[in-house]
Parts: sequence; structure tokens; C-alpha cells
Amino acid sequence: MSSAEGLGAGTESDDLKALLRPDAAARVQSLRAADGRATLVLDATGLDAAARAGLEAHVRDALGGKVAEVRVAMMADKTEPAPPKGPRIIAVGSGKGGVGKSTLSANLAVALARMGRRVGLVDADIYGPSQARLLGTEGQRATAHEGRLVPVESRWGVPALSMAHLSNAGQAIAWRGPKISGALLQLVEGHWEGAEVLIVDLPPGTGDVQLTMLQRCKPAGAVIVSTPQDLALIDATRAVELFEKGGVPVVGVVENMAGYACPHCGEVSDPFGCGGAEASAKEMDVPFLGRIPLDIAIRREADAGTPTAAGTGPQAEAFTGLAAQVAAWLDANP
Ligand SMILES: Nc1ncnc2c1ncn2[C@@H]1O[C@H](COP(=O)(O)OP(=O)(O)OP(=O)(O)O)[C@@H](O)[C@H]1O
Repeated sequence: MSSAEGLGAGTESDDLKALLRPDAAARVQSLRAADGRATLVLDATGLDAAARAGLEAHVRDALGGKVAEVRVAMMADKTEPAPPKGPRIIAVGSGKGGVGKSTLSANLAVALARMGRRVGLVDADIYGPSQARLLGTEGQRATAHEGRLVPVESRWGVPALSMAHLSNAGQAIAWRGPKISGALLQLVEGHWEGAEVLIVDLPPGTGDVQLTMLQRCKPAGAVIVSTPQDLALIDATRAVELFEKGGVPVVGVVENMAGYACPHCGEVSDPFGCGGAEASAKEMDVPFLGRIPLDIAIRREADAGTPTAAGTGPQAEAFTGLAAQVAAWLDANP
């Protein structure tokens, strides 16, 4: 027979509750006492395992002398604050190599940073990294902190991680499958705490890196780069399909090297045609994000590590226009 027996049910549970520390009593969601047994449901929101164990031990201690058996159940509130989210990923892909995807990724990141976005850049081209050159961070080495890579700072307000920032970069050439995926994850899971968006420059095509990206990194969206040529457009269609099948929304298609402005006479010609990407985007029912002209200055500045988007003029504005659309898309798709 419990010493609490004989009291009215409400009074009995109130008396038992009064034996608890105030912090424990405040967590009681229900307390039933009957037949020498106390059954408590406690709200364990925000408590780690050790704190839960401590709370339970206190309850057992406090009530153990009054009832023969103490049963404790812990409930965590489902609205517990989620752990801080990592940056959202915008993957930049193309079906075909050499369409200017890396140049576009670097300039998109710089243009976003100029708009006040906290942006990082991951060079996922494990075999042929180019972002260290494009951002002028060649020769800089990424350090590690608590087992994760610390991004390399650039002059453009865009920290970056590339295989070129690792001292063993040369070994990557022999890597296959899981090792390649591991390398990508190391770059993506670096110390990106300061960034709200990560631009990931993917290698061309649909290989291991792209699959790892889709399956393990869950990009928020994908930007597809194409030149106006038919062949590039067919490949761009495949890239769009890859992301859509993987459940990654396509932010849109960009046409790069869209028209050539002659540096001598200023006449604009279309060596690769023009408008093909816009028509393809329409056919695929994905947004068209605009054109970046073929301009010797874009190539020269890319090679010099001073991205065009960091400067002024119509070509810088073309990248700003693209960045504005990506930023608007991110805001509209939280
Ligand atoms: N709009 C442009 N105007 C002039 N040159 C450009 C333009 N875009 C890219 N380039 C140049 O084209 C070449 C290929 O570009 P980039 O390396 O960015 O392409 P990619 O698609 O990333 O290539 P890869 O498949 O090798 O990764 C580079 O020399 C680059 O400077």
C-alpha cells in the first residue's frame, strides 16, 4: 500500500508533483497516480540525452519513497527548433564541356556577392578544377578545422573550395566512383557557415559527381548553361532531364557565347547562332535566364582571375541580370 493512497486522485497527483523540483514540475504534462503507481509524461523539449537522464533520475528519487512504482515517459515537442540550416545549393551544370559553365559559375557567384548575398563557390570539377584560376586564388591552400575544410578567401567576397586548393590535387586524376564522390562531399561539407547560398560548378555530363550531387547534397535548384549550337542544346536537354528526374527544380537555362561583338567595328554577329537556348527552354517548359555574349574580355578576365562580374559595363551587367534572377528564384522558393 502506498503512503499516498487514501487521498483523492487529483490531490494525490498534486501532492506528488509538489515533491518535484520546480524545473521538473514545469515539465510535467500529465501525472496519474493509482494503485501505488505514478505515471508521468514529461516534456523533454530541448534536453539532450544527459539532461533527460538527469530529469528522470530526479523524478524517480523524489517520488520513489511515496509510491511503489514510478513510470516516466519523455515527449519532445515536434516544434523543437531545427538545427541551423547549411547553405542552399545552386548547381550549375551543362550537358557538354567547354560551354563556359565554370566562367559563368564564378561570375554568378561574384554578381550575387555584389548584391549582398553571402555566397560560396564549390568547384566540383574534380578532374579539371578551374575556379582557383578564375577567382585568382591559385597557390592558396585550404586548411582543415575539426575535420572539415575551411574555404579559401578570394578578393571578390566569394570564398571557394576546389581540388586545386588541396595539396594532393594531382592525385585526383586516378580517382573513380566512391573516391570522387567523397572528394565532392568534402568540398560541399566544408565550413560554409557564413554562406547562405553555395554555387556548385559541376563537371559536364551525367557522371558520378552529378549523381552524388543529386543524391547526397540535395541542391535547391539547378542552372543549366548552353551555347546556342544544336549539339550543345541537345546535351543541355539531357542535363535538364537529369535534374528534373532527380527531383531538383531547374531555375532556368542560360545561353552563353550568344553573340559576338567585334572589338574593332562593334558589329554583333552570331558565330554559334542565337536564340536556340531560349527556344529549347520554352520547349522544355523551363525559364530562360538570358544571354551572355561571346566577348574576348570575358575570356581575358577569366584567365587573369578578375571575374567580369566584379567590374562595370554591359558584360558585367549581363551577369548581374542573371544573378538577380537566381536571387529572386531563391527568395520565391524558400
Ligand atoms: N562568354 C564568353 N566569352 C568569351 N569567352 C568565354 C565566355 N564564356 C567562356 N569563355 C571561355 O571559354 C573557355 C571555356 O570556358 P569554361 O572553362 O568556363 O567552360 P566549361 O564549360 O566550364 O568547361 P569544362 O567543360 O572544361 O569545365 C574558357 O577559355 C573561357 O574563358
